[in-house]
Amino acid sequence: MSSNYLKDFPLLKQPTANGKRLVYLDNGATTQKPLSVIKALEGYYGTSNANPHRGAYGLSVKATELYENAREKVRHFLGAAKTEEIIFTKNATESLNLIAYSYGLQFIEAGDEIVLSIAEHHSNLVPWQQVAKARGAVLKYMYVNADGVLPEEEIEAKITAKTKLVAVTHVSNVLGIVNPIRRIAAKAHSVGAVIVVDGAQSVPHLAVNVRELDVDFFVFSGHKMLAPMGIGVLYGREELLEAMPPFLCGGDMIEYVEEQDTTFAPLPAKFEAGTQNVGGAVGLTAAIEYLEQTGLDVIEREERELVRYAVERLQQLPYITLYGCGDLTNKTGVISFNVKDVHPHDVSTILDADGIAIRAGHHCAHPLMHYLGVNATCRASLYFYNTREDVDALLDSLSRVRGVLGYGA
Ligand SMILES: Cc1ncc(COP(=O)(O)O)c(CNc2co[nH]c2=O)c1O
Repeated sequence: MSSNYLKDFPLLKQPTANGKRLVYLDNGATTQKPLSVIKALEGYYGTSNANPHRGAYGLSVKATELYENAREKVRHFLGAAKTEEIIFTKNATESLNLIAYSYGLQFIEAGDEIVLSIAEHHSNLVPWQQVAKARGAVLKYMYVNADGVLPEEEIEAKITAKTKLVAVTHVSNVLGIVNPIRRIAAKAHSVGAVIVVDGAQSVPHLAVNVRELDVDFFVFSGHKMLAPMGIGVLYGREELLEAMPPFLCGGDMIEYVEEQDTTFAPLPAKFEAGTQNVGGAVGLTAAIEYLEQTGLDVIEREERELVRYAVERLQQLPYITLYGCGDLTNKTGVISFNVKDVHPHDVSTILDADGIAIRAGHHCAHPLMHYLGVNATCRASLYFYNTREDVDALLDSLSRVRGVLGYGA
């Protein structure tokens, strides 16, 4: 793993509060930002900021152009057919709620089944619980195997003629396993169901083409792929979005408002109520440009090499339990683990003293934690700008954790 990316990331070069070299391994939560993204934000607010779409003056026209250019950039990045199929939101969570409350409440009926995987983030699980309760539908789960892989027999058995919607993560934020989306989509479509894919942990790490995957909805958050916080994306097939009622109502999303009723604007505006995050969209444009210049194939390859190195070293520590690391064939840089006798929060605190930033807790995945038989885990989530030296620093610090707490080796 080359560290020549570090020159692009100011935050990664600054020491921690206690003067240690920062080893940032919480990329599953959010990624750091390259200078090109930071400068894009500065440039927008310094030269082009105005409220888009409605102003009849140059600055507003410029802001509108930047915003719509971002939409075209995302369309190309995801391989979508039309810009009308790209909706900007705040984040993946808002995108998933939009699908649940607009598509779900409109088209899911009593007795229909909604199929999830047990590895879903709460953002792709709790909204579907609300829809199931509101409509009298049934929630069913596909369960992963001991290696965190979703077996073919679960896909085949759980998606049936009663299934109306399948909502599944492309990559789990706990297990890091890439799910067989094309297979799941084919099975969903064979029974007349739609498929919603949560791409929050896949889009930053591997090339995604929504038409090749043949998905109906796909979501992601910009902040997990080098972009600013506050900008997310919902991709939806045009014909489905056209049939859906608005999610949020107000300015920009209307065609005409009378005292008792309103006609709505065409796609994508129908789903973009109020003043939009133009700065975030400009930052997302710069983030996609950085990823495309780096190469998602390069990112995926380098990350797989680094995760293999990290797992091989972790497997040599007898007091470490790994989750989702038995089959590295389709694994991104997410590594969940526990240290014998030590709570993940204590592990994270001790590692922090050595400059190492990992996540500890339930990762907004309570049902998966329960299924794994744990309350919480530690999680190191690698990205292309991490290095073998970062992994070595993690292992060195981990080797001291039990000793620090008096458990011996
Ligand atoms: C798979 C997955 N889906 C949805 C979300 C929600 O994304 P948001 O709307 O941008 O918050 C996350 C965030 N996951 C994490 C956020 O912090 N640590 C994490 O693992 C995620 O990992």
